[in-house]
Amino acid sequence: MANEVLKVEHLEKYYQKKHVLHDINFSISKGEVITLLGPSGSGKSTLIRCLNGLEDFRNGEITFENKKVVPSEKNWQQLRQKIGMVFQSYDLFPNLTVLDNIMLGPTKVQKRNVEEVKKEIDELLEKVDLLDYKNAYPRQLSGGQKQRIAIVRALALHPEFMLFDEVTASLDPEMVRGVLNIIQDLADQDDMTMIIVTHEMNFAQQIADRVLFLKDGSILEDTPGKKFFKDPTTDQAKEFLQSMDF
Ligand SMILES: Nc1ncnc2c1ncn2[C@@H]1O[C@H](COP(=O)(O)OP(=O)(O)OP(=O)(O)O)[C@@H](O)[C@H]1O
Repeated sequence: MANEVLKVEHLEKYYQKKHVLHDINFSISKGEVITLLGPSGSGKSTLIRCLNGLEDFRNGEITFENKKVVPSEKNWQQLRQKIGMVFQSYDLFPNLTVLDNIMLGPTKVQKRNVEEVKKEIDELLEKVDLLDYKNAYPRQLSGGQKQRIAIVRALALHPEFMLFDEVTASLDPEMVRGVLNIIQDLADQDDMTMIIVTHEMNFAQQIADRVLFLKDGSILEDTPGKKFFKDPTTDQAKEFLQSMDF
């Protein structure tokens, strides 16, 4: 595939004896946006966590920029910095200001120049409309604001690839749109390569170049976004969309 960023081949994942991912195969090319959809417990989070090395896996191979992902290896830890991940829980450090939360990775881990990083963070905060909150503490922010900060924190590390795992699931409805707009901008303006797990079907339809539909740990569909939402191939995907009132 042209400009292939990530490739997954014959991936199998077990938690002890429980077999949760079955023969997963797909690849994603630069600038492509995949939404990973499926019922609760189908293995979406587990797959995302395998991709950035948070979970070890038993069989199969994941390659990122033509290098093999081996979670326990030191080389992989460096490579991992190129993959940004944002979760449902924001995991900001409560005792650090917004700025210090974001600064930590670029300055302490990547050892970049402090002044340069600060300037860049100002620009990112401006983009997500939170520059005024630079010196605030996480407890002073709403859920939606915290999640926008978590996205900025991931972007400040200059990732080449972003993973989003249900980032709006714990937000009040009025906060959801602001967070989704930032992800949409990343797709439209920055041409970011992304895999997004979401229960927001309208958003998924709007942003997905491709949909991977997962059920019981297997990919049942790998379908262009337009087709998936209009005319899914499998009955399981049809049922899933109905269950989501779509
Ligand atoms: N740490 C763990 N130990 C054992 N089993 C686990 C663990 N994490 C997840 N599982 C199991 O693996 C399966 C897949 O879970 P996963 O969280 O990946 O699904 P999901 O599709 O992301 O679900 P949801 O939409 O509810 O978040 C489920 O059966 C779950 O119970």
